[in-house]
Amino acid sequence: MFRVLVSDNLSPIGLKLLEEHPEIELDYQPEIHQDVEALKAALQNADGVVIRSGTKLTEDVLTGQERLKVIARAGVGVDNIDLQAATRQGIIVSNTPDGNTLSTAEQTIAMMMGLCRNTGPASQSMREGRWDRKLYTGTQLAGKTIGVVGLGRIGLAVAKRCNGLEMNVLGYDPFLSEERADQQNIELYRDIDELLVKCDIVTVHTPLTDETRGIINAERLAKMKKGVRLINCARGGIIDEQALIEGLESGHVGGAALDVYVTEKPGANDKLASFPNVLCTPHLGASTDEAQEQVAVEAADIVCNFLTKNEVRSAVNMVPISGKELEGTRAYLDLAYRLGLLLAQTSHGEGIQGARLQYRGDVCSKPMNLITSAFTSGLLSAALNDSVSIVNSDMTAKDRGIEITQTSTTETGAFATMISATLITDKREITAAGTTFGNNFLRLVKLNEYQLDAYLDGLLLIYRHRDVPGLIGAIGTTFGKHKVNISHMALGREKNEPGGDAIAVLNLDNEPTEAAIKEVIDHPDVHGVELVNLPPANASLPWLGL
Ligand SMILES: NC(=O)c1ccc[n+]([C@@H]2O[C@H](COP(=O)([O-])OP(=O)(O)OC[C@H]3O[C@@H](n4cnc5c(N)ncnc54)[C@H](O)[C@@H]3O)[C@@H](O)[C@H]2O)c1
Ligand SMILES: O=C(O)[C@H](O)COP(=O)(O)O
Repeated sequence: MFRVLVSDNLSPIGLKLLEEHPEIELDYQPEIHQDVEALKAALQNADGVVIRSGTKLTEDVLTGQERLKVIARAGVGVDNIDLQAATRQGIIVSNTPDGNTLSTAEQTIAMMMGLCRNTGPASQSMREGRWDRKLYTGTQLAGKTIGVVGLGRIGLAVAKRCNGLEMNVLGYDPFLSEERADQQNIELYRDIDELLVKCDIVTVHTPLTDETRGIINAERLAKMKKGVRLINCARGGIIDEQALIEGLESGHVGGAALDVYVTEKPGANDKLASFPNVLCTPHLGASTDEAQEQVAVEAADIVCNFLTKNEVRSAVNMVPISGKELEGTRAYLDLAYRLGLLLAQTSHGEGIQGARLQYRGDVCSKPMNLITSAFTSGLLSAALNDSVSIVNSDMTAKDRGIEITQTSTTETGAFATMISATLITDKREITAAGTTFGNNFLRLVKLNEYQLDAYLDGLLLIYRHRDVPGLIGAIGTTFGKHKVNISHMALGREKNEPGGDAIAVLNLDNEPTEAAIKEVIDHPDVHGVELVNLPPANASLPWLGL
């Protein structure tokens, strides 16, 4: 018998599936996530666990869980699970991404309508015996402009409903193609600031990543229309809560509807909830019978089928490849992943349309489709964070209208093996090529038209410059002054002669301050300065479990 812990509230239909399965023993403890030590102990006796957002599967909770083999998240967000810790433990993590899309989109629309028609306070006034019609005059939605930040499953469903309400729908998502946006009647912006100034209402539907945390901040709020209304039914922190409070206090922000918060526990959001023009709900986006039934059935199926049939579904951290084949391909997977990360970071939120990969030489004997998936997961992970893995990256790109193609030739060029990737954005093409030396050493050998030999790990400062005497010394002096150590430097010249355009790639031991970068940017012979953050050399590949 396999034992399955359910550590959050789960719809009875999902519990029934687990209970009635002949090979499963159900351990239903919906409150256990509130006591970390009890949760750890219960997991010691579980082969699988079904969770919702209440259960935090941190590194501390997962480390040493020898029996646990599968985690099923009945819902979308896996930000409450330490995926690296799970992968390290060899635990498969799956989610049920589609089950609550419509309910969360409907919650967003309900919140928008409630906010614009003062439904909450007006209802409360009648409960208190008042009849005050004038105080609760609202705002009509038809004809208003809404900005949807993040056009994935929920963002697109919200946009569709807003079109139905005769609103003007603007959207921002670097990972959606113009064509897909057109089909959905969304006016797509590639610059979030250009979108925000036009909106009466802004709703966010991105995951919480380093890039989206505080994407709506004080500076951006200040530039929005006076009276703008904000909605967050995605993740707490995407709208900076302190900036929002200040905007509400000054009256610049006309109101907010919030379902999610940085801290989700009783009393933690009293300040926000105290504003009369703020509508708050306690993370109810997915809380409908329909959504809960769907995610519960899917999560129960995932756990049962994995434990009893070895079937893997909707995994976010699992790769379909044998251990032996994987080991022989590791360096190429790592190289492609890093090229994807590098290109994503040098494209600065431009609309990504696709990429072309070319494989040359020895790499052609390896599973190139998988290596392409590794590239794609690097490319998308800048926006989608931990939810994208080598398993789901191809489908994720396709869903967003991003076309990744690959060609190969066994002929060798300057190197015995090479992967070249060209990113196509709505503004330009950017090419990066890399090779492997030995089994583990990864090198960037081409960046656009420049040939070079740079390390592909850690913090990279890349800049173009005029190839003139004294420049390297000047940059070295700048970083020396700001106490930034340069561990390696590679140069490439457009034509192999002095005086022309050149590129430099510096590996830095520590992050330069803004002042140090500004000094580099301000140097008259330097242009196009970029900071790229890559994993350390030989870092584990979290999405491979290596
Ligand atoms: N309130 C709730 O109960 C509830 C329920 C379900 C989902 N959610 C949350 O809603 C959010 C969206 O879920 P989904 O299923 O639509 O996810 P999704 O992965 O389908 O869509 C997310 C979209 O955000 C885009 N994105 C990423 N970074 C961006 C950036 N910097 N700027 C603009 N766009 C960016 C991605 O390209 C993607 O299209 C997630 O945070 C999820 O956890 C909340
Ligand atoms: O990520 C999700 O699916 C939502 O935040 C819903 O979370 P819940 O299932 O815990 O309500």
